[in-house]
Amino acid sequence: MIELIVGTETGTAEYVADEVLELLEANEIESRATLEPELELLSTSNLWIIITSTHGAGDIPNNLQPFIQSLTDNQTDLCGKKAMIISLGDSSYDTYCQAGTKIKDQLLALGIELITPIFQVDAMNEEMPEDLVMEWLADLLPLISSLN
Ligand SMILES: Cc1cc2nc3c(=O)[nH]c(=O)nc-3n(C[C@H](O)[C@H](O)[C@H](O)COP(=O)(O)O)c2cc1C
Repeated sequence: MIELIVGTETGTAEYVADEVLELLEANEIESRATLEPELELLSTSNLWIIITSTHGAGDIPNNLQPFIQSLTDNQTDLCGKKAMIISLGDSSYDTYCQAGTKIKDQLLALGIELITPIFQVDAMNEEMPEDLVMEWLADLLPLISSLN
């Protein structure tokens, strides 16, 4: 089971996640998405795909903050888990895509392995961020499938 963990304030990342779910399902990769992640439900999954926007001044969206904070507060051991991060932002901010970077730093400190570099999408210059994400993911489907 691949878990999509979605951080959004105004729905763009959720829309991207819906498209990713469809792509994975079309390739017979079992997956589901959540906006309110709970560690107990996620712990059986080998791969977390985190799709997050950035809000405020480089902040993690409100719906994801408690989860990420609780992982750090509890020093949750994430060794053996793998993750990918898709980070949406707007390059006119000097805190461009910083939520993805913050999440990466916190998860790496807890032992997770990132299996790709963060994929950043500039919502300022992309009318269809989901198309870029789909293009990027297409080459990664065999890898994702092997972790299902
Ligand atoms: C109030 C506000 C603050 C934002 N702050 C940042 C920021 O600090 N860095 C960044 O890269 N993008 C920032 N953005 C851009 C959003 O991350 C971008 O528009 C994203 O696509 C929104 O996705 P969402 O609808 O899933 O929340 C901000 C947008 C808004 C409306």
